[in-house]
Amino acid sequence: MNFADRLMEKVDEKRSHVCVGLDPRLDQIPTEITDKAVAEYGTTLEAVYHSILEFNQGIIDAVADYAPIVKPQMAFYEQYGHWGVKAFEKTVAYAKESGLLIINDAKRNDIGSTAQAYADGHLGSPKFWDEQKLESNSDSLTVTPYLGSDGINPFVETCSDYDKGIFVLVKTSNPSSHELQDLESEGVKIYEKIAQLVSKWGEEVIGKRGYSAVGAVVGATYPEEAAKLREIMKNSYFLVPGYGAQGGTAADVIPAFNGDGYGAIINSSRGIIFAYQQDRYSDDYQEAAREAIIEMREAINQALAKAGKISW
Ligand SMILES: O=C(O)c1cc(=O)[nH]c(=O)n1[C@@H]1O[C@H](COP(=O)(O)O)[C@@H](O)[C@H]1O
Repeated sequence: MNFADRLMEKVDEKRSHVCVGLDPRLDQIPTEITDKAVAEYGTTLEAVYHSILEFNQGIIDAVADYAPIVKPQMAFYEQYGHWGVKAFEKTVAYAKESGLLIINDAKRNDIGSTAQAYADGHLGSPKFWDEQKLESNSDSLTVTPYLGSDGINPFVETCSDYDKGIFVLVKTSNPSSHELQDLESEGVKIYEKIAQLVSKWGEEVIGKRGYSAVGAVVGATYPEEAAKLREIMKNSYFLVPGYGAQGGTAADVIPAFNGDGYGAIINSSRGIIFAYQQDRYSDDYQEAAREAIIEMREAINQALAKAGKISW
């Protein structure tokens, strides 16, 4: 099974196309968690580590029945140095033990030889001394395509060797994504050209169910572009961020799916993990996260059924 097969198995098991973004912002973590950590460890990075980990574990417990996959965004962890990276690693291990797949959202890439080190560290297994190996627990990684094929090839080979996946930035959700991505060259927009490359890069790693281990990031905030991109990258799984907090709705994400009711995994971070701060959800952060993910899962499943894109 390639990464897409493994993802689709989880999607079927949970009957859910939702990805939960684990973007822990310290000042939004419930104070009962941060106060306890500070009481024990003081206002130290160790207290930050314990706060993030306890919060993430609580979120994972709350959403594990309703999500096939989670996406910790590396920036929220590595900003705290080695304590943050430790929180990331422990979070990933806990998500894996809880039966979830993981997108490591670190948006990496470089020249080929350096990209190989990123691929080994984040998806494969860097070797050290003689027989020692460090296996990455992440199932997939976000990568930038800016360096072209020789930056991408090491990732694709590692995906093939370890049944892992990548999501290449194609059309991002942010307001200024048009500044570069929508420029035209030879009558083709840059994001369309990247999509053509994504399709080509993925040809050698197609799984049993027809989807490639090379996926694409396509923002929920650009549904018209998503429809065009769906045509260009028929075999790619889309990671679709921008639902909820950035304005994307269930109707907006439907063009990212294929007619078979698969092909897109929709991420919400703040909208789920900090749902307890919104009036319409419970004050308890775990209960609120559960309410928010169930609501999102149903909204997407209903919109898919309405569009005749039936997954089950
Ligand atoms: O690659 C991503 O995940 C990503 C790409 C993109 O185009 N837009 C985007 O918002 N993201 C990430 O998706 C998450 C969105 O978070 P919320 O806006 O809180 O749901 C953040 O972790 C972003 O870094």
